[in-house]
Amino acid sequence: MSSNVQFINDQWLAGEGKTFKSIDPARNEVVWSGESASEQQVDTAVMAARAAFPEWSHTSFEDRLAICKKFSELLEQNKERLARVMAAETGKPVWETRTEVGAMIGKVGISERAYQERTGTVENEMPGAKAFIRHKPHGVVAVYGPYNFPGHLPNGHIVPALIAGNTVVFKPSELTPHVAQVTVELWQEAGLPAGVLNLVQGEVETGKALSVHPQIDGLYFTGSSNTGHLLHKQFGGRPDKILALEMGGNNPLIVTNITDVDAAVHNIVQSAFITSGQRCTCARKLFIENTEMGGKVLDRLVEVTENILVDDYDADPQPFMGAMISAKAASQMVDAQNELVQLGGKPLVKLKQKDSNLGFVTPGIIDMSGVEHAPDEEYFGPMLKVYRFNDLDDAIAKANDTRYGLSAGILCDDEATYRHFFKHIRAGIVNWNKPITGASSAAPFGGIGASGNHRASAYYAADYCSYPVASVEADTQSLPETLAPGLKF
Ligand SMILES: NC(=O)c1ccc[n+]([C@@H]2O[C@H](COP(=O)([O-])OP(=O)(O)OC[C@H]3O[C@@H](n4cnc5c(N)ncnc54)[C@H](O)[C@@H]3O)[C@@H](O)[C@H]2O)c1
Ligand SMILES: O=CCC[C@H](NC(=O)CCC(=O)O)C(=O)O
Repeated sequence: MSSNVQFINDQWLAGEGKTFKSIDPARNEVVWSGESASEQQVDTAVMAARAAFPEWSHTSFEDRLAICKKFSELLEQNKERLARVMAAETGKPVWETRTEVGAMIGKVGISERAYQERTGTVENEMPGAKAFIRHKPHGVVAVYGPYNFPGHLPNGHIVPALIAGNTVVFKPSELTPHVAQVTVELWQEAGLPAGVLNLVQGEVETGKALSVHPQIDGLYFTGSSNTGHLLHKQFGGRPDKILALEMGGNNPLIVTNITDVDAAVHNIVQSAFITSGQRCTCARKLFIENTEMGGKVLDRLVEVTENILVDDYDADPQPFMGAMISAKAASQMVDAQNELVQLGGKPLVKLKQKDSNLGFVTPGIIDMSGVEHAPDEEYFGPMLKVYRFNDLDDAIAKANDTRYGLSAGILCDDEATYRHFFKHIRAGIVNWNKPITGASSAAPFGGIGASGNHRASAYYAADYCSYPVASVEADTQSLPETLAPGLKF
């Protein structure tokens, strides 16, 4: 593998900072190694994006879009290769990384529609003039990505940013540099002009160097609530810079009054354990009614969870869950479970790390009913906290008792109960009888509270990729028929 891992002004360069590595968490093997970008290289990347901005922003929308479409064709041609790079770097099964590449491909068409619909041009007649609403790109934007969707989520910022005419400096997660490198190689092949998209690889220091750079006009971040809050503080007092934060959640799912137990259990499993629980939308708190039906759901959930296949990303048959991102992340989940047990939680299915050198954990369920003061934390892995309840309004109040507000759902047979839930729950994604993961790119995606800063992504990413300009235009000037009092002509 080449040591040229930074992409700055159309050139692949070796980093000038310290070495970092990416590890296959299913095998404990190094899959990528490189040097991080120095502060000087981050500066060069930002200045390259700055220099490229005037021409790129004045390139026609059709020409910018054509390059994005070429990128999506290249993704299609390289789908299997990229899916396998993703699997080796994240531990996610290849069936799942193939869907991630699919989402990256779909993003271009969706972003094209969103750009036209949400930030297109509007023309209105007015006496002696026309009123226009148009949009302009911000300039140079920094894009930060998380490790759990190393392709799809940064892509959800990069594609709409480029379509709108911004230039980009991309800082991927230090845990998934290989995916970033392959993705940017495809952008280069698609024909992006020099400086329009730059890649700076590295750990937190690289992220800091980029976020404090005076020449960025905006920062689009997907990652942990902790980092998002630090960035928000850092951007305090800077109304001139646009900041979009997509962060974590401590997401509730309620089960009440259902007849199809297996269908409910399937929705719970898809909500809690997909991607080994490493989705921001994953259900973390399950509220189950204290009834015979509730007991049946819980028993069946325990049975199905105990039989979930956890295995290598390329195992045949394919597992439902692969390894977590790292052995460290897996052992942190074991620690989190121990902490909840200390507080009084009772494991119904114990989460176990199979090998301390690898990222594999089996999914866990812990009964937290009656436990007061459990931390309002996002444990980013396959562990589901269960709360039995007697009163639905009480369950909804507990579901809302979080500083986050990303996703929420209810499984129930009658619509009135759902409507009641919808009215009272506070979250950016609210689902009924469907998993609370698997959000659509064709809808806005974002949360409230500690989950975001009211700049939803996915379909609404177009909104933070440009600013509106209102114009009143007339091709000639004329005196008004009636003059304002006190004026003489
Ligand atoms: N709401 C969403 O759309 C969404 C989607 C996916 C993941 N997430 C969340 O992301 C988290 C998992 O991702 P992660 O662990 O990679 O997130 P993270 O916050 O650790 O890292 C995200 C990016 O920020 C950089 N970074 C870290 N500290 C920084 C600092 N002080 N200054 C500047 N940059 C810094 C990292 O290098 C990385 O590129 C989970 O909390 C999950 O819920 C949210
Ligand atoms: O881990 C967080 C994202 C999870 C994922 N959400 C999306 O894919 C949103 C759609 C988009 O950004 O295009 C999910 O809900 O599973």
